[in-house]
Amino acid sequence: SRAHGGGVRRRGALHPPRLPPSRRRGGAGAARKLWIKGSQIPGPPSSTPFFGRGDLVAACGSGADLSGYLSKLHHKYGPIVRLWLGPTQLLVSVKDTGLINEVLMKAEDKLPLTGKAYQLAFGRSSLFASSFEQVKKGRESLAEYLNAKLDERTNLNLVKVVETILGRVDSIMAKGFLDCRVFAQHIAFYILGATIFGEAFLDWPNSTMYEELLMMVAKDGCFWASCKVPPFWSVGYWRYHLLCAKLKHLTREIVQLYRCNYSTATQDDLKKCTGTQQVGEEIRMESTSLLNNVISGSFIQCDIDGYLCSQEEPCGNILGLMFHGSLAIASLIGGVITRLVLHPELQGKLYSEIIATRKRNSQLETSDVQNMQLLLSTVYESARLLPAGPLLQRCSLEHDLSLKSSITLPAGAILVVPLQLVQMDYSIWGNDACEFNPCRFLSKATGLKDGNSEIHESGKRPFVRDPNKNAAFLPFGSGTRACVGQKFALHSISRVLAYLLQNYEIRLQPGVSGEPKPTMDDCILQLLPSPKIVLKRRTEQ
Ligand code: HEM
Repeated sequence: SRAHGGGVRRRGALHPPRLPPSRRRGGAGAARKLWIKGSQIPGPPSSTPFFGRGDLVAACGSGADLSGYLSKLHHKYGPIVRLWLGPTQLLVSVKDTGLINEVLMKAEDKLPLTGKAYQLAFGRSSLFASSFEQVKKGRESLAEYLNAKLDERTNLNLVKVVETILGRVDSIMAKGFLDCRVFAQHIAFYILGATIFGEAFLDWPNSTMYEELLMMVAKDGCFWASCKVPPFWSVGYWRYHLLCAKLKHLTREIVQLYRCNYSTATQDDLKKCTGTQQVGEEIRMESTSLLNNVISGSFIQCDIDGYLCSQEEPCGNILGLMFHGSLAIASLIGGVITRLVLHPELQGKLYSEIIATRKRNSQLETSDVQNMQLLLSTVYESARLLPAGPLLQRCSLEHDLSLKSSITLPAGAILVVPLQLVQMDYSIWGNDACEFNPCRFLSKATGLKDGNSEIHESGKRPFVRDPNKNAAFLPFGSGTRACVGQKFALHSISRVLAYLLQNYEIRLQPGVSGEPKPTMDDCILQLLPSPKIVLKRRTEQ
């Protein structure tokens, strides 16, 4: 399952997608319809290695074998293939880019297991629910909030984020070693924390415990959610509940801290308003644009209000965002750093690009990362080769979907896009589709195959082609349920990396063995084994 859907580390019972009440009442009738309509889609007979395997949703998460199997099926049956997982469980995989676009636009719901896993771990959430109707409003508010965060004046102090992490890294290094994965996880966690709760999060003494708890809850969430009946008899289940309760308690604590800081900030802003009325208005406006989305009437505000009014409100959106955002950002940053230590020459070129940009502007401005072509293409290329999960998952809970190609996708079917197959398709990406080559995202006009971003003799600077124009580039999904945090994530990741590489050289620790490969672990695809690294502060700049 996807990053935000959580993954299953242990095998658990799979139960069919939860149908809407009207269809559930249909029972056998609905199952018959699913079977009849599903049988019209090309695919193998029901006796496949996956039929009756109760852990198939798990396989969607850890699905190397499923992706491999789907690859063979697509080869044999074409761009759209059905796979029976059980008499009432149908999986349909779509690999052709035209069809993918259509399916991702039309299939508006997520698998019910996704929403259930979030709800079990974090409580009710209007962002990570299964039905599109439930998430529509929350998506819009979040997009508004994140766009405000991208605003120059309201931008997160990433320098402080990185320095906080490096403070932690020092203590980790003193105890032993650091690997790309752990390093990236810390960075992602603090980016998200500081974005949602403000800079106070960076000084919060309980942040380490919060991170550890979040990761522990993330590990097992989907497993417990996949149990048909809550296993009240299991000690593990109650232990999991206890962890979730602790996590919610800590969330409440940081929310309270945030509230206090916000009211102090507002007081300070208002004190500054003792000048002219006009200046006062400006400052008031600024603090409104800065915090309005958080404090008044936004989706997070509902959570916060809920906390304060009834002590039981679970803060589902905040925790859901911390979970999905930090895991997905960590996977991407971890992927980039791994590539950089394995390709030190690329790290050198990125450093030159950063220094050249800084020379032009004396210091790195927030908007400068938009002009760092090699850095951006390195991030895109890492996302292409290492999406957060192997499959995009959707479904349509209520209605059958009729595609232009006259194929009907029955309501309740598990619809998947095998991301790794699409993003490494030779026919789309060329013969080097499986290789790491950031220059594929740079314009041909540059003619600089080695990624050197100096001005070309034609006088033109290389530019990055917008990857979203390529229908086979889907690390953030697409269509009605596409990731709301894409712009924010790409921008924050690029800025953090620019700051980090400007000040530090990241080196591979000697004696590391094993070629890192995309592996599903802790709900997310990661490059494992994760290389051990050393950070060396740069002196000459
Ligand atoms: C590198 C970082 C990230 C990656 C790779 C990523 C990837 C994804 C993907 C693949 C989806 C599902 C899209 C689909 O089904 O079409 C998704 C959904 C979502 N993402 Fe992200 N994401 C990232 C960061 C973030 C951040 C930072 C936020 C917000 C702070 C965020 C918020 C969401 C939300 C709310 C959804 C659910 C949308 C829905 O179900 O309607 N993501 N993300």
